[in-house]
Amino acid sequence: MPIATVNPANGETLMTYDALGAEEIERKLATAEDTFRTYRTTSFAERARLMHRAADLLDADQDAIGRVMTTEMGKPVKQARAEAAKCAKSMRWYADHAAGLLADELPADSDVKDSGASRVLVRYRPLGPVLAVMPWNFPLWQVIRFAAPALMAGNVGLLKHASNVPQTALYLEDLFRRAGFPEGCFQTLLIGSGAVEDILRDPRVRAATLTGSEPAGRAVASVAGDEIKKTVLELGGSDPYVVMPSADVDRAARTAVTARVQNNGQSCIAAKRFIVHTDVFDAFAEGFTAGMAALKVGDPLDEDTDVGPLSSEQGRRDLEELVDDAVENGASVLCGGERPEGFGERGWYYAPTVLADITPEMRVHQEETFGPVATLYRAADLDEAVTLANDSPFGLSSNVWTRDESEIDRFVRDLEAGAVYVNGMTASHAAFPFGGVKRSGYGRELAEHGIREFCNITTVWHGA
Ligand SMILES: O=CCCC(=O)O
Repeated sequence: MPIATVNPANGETLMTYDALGAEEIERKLATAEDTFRTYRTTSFAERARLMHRAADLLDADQDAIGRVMTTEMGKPVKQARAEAAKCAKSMRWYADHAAGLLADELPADSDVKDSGASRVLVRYRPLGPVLAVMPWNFPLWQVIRFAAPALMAGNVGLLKHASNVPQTALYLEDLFRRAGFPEGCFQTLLIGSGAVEDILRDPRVRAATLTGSEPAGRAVASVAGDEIKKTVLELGGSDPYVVMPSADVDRAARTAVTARVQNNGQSCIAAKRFIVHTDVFDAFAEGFTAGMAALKVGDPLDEDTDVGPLSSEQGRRDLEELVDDAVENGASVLCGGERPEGFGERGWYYAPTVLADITPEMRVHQEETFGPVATLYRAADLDEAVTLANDSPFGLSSNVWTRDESEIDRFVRDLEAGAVYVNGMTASHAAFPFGGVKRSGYGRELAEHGIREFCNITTVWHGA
C-alpha cells in the first residue's frame, strides 16, 4: 500500500510520500538508542514539563489537525477535534500521574524480614526504544495513548503508523519536537509493513505495541516472540451490547446509535452485536432503527455530518460482503443495507444499517463489522444473553443495560471481555486499563497497568 493521503470523501490522492530507505531507518534507530541513554535519567518533573507543553500545543492545533485527520481517514470533523482534545487531556493526566504510578514500591516488612533483607524495593525502570505499530482509525489517540505513558516512563518511541495517515504521523513527531522533547524521543518511521520485521529484530528495539488487525498482531507477535521481546496487542473487537427488561430502553436505544456509529463505525470498542431480551426487543429495535435511519451521512468536513465515508474502498467492500452474506443467508434488513443515495461514485460511503434474524452460519456472527452496521439478536433470558455475548472469537469490551444488581453481578462475573460498561457505552479513558482477552489481544494500555507494560520491574534487595 503506498504511503499517501487519499481523501475517503472523494477518492482524491492529495499527498504521497516515499518510504524511508535503509540508511534513514538506521539513522533513526541510532538516534533513538542514543537519546534513550540520556533521556532515561531525566526526572519525572522534567518529562512532565515537556508533556504539558506538548498538550498545550496540541490544544492550540485542534482545528488544523482535526481537518488533517478528517481528510486522511474520513471521520466527522467534530469528532476529529474531540479526539485531539482527548489526547491533550490524557497527556496532562500522564504528566501529572506518572511519578505516582511508577513510584518505588516497598514490600511488606514481614516479607522483607523473611527474605533476610534489611530493605527491599521495587523500581519501575524504562525499557528503551519501543516500536509502536498503529492503525488509522483514531490516528492521534491510538498513538498518544502509547506515547504519553511511554515517554513519561522514560522510554523513547518509534512510530510505524498506518500508510493512509502519513500527515498525522509526521504531525506527531513534530509535536513532540516542538514541545522540547530531545531529538529521538519520538520518531515517525514512514515505512511499509514489509520493513517492520527487520526493525523489530534490531537489538536496539526492546519491545513493541500494536493496535490493529489480527493478522498484523500475529505477524508482529511472532517476530517479537522469536526475539524474546515484550508485546502488547490490541486487536479487533465485536463488542456485545445487552439490553435487559429493567433497563431504560429509550436511553439504551439512543446510546446504542452512538455506540455503533462513532468514528463512522470504525472503532474496535464500538458496540457491534445488540442482544436484547425478548420482552423489550420490539421497543428497542424500533427506537434503535429509527435513530440509525435518521443519521446524517455526508461530507465529514461538514459540521453537521454524523457519519462520513469509510476510510478506504477496500474497507467498504469488506463491509458490503459481510452484509450481503448475511442477507443471502436470511438476515432481515431493518434499515440501510446498501450504499446511500446521492453520492454516485464519489466517496466510500455506506448507509447506517441494522440487520436482524442473525444465525451462527452468517459471517457477521463471528467477524468484526468495521463500519456502521449493527446486528440485532433476541435473547429469551439472561442465560441466553450471556451465551450469545460470549459467542465471539473477540473479547475487547462489553456493554450491559439493566437495573437489576444480580444481573449486573452475573455479567461482570461471566462476560469474556476486558471491560464491562453498565448502563452506558464503552469509552476509553487515560485512568482506566484498556485491552482485551481472546482474539482481541493481550496486555493493557492506559492507567498504571499500561504505563508499567514497558518497564523493567526491578527488585532491589539489601542484605541485613
Ligand atoms: O479502536 C479502538 C480504540 C477506541 C478508543 O480508545 O476510543
